[in-house]
Amino acid sequence: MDRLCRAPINSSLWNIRTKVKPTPEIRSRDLPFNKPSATVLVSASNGANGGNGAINIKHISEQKDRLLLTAVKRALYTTEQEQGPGQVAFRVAYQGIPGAYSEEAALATHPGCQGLPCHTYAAALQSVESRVADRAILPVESTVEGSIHRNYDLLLDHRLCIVGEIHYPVYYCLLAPPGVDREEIKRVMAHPLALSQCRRTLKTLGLANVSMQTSDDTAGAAECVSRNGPRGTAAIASARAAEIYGLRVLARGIQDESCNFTRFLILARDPIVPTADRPCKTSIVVAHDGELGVLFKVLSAFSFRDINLTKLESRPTKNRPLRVVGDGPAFVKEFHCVFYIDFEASLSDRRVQNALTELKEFASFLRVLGSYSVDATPKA
Ligand SMILES: O=C(O)C(=O)C[C@]1(C(=O)O)C=C[C@@H](O)C=C1
Repeated sequence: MDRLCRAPINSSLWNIRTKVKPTPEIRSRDLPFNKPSATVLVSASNGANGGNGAINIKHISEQKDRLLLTAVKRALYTTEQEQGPGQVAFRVAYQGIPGAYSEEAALATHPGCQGLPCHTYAAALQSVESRVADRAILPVESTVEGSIHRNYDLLLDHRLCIVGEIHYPVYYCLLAPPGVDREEIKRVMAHPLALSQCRRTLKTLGLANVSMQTSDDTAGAAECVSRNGPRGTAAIASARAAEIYGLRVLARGIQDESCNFTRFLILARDPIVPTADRPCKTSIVVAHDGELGVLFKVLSAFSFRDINLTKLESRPTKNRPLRVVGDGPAFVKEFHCVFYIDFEASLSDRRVQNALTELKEFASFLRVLGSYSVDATPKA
């Protein structure tokens, strides 16, 4: 039974189904933290293996049962996302656990989808490559902190295409277990980006001198505080994470800048090139080996054709070999410099094809990461 319960934590490949008895008592948003006992029926399968069983949760306050409960919560959450008996919904992989902003962005772009929680960004991308998921969602840029460089490099390392983007508003909350007040907070746990984006507000809330602890994702911090945070520990995460992990919202909207958006890319195995009759973007990667004037030539190829660039990220990779997937087999190389470029036109536009032909003449590597519709969400 234990094995079944731990399955969703250890492996994103397991497909868990749960039935909960008694039904009125337990729902994913209302798990029985304070109830004396409950029975949860669980079945799990990963294709080859599987089984059914029941967990009797007798003392929810005990650490072991809390661990089980967390696993069941995830399983319940997964089940809720399924569209019908035996029918698995469209799967969107993300780094983190339920309640993470990446998952919110996945649900916003693919309503009704089944979120597939993964330990790392690479695992999320890998799950699409290996057909466990249909899409992956990857944060690449924040309005406040700028580009997430490691995730840009991951794009190069995987054979996936960008098929969409979303600018998702990140609205942080300060969360603590029920019964813990703001005055008692001695420790704040959060994703490093969340800590740095809320620092000034934490000060105004009288939390300037509390110790800070980082977590892999915001929802992970909420889960940890709910599961085993010593009293006086708060998490920075979403209001939805508070619901999922049974925490109380002590303060809402604690990000220092009101305009706090994260840009997520949607990745698929195959390209979906939009027609040129609507606002589109294309993302490419161009690398060179140190020849003179490459950046000038790249910019001219677009400027000459009136194609507007929306992003230019330069990543020196000398002494830092990159693993690169292009048209052929993957290879590892130290380029002099790699440019990630976004521009406002579709690959189906002839001007774009001409510009790319020109780039091929002097670039040592060129890859089109994808063409997709622009997310025109106003950032105000
Ligand atoms: O931790 C999460 O909730 C995430 O979805 C990841 C992530 C990121 O890595 O950019 C996304 C948005 C938030 O700004 C903080 C963290």
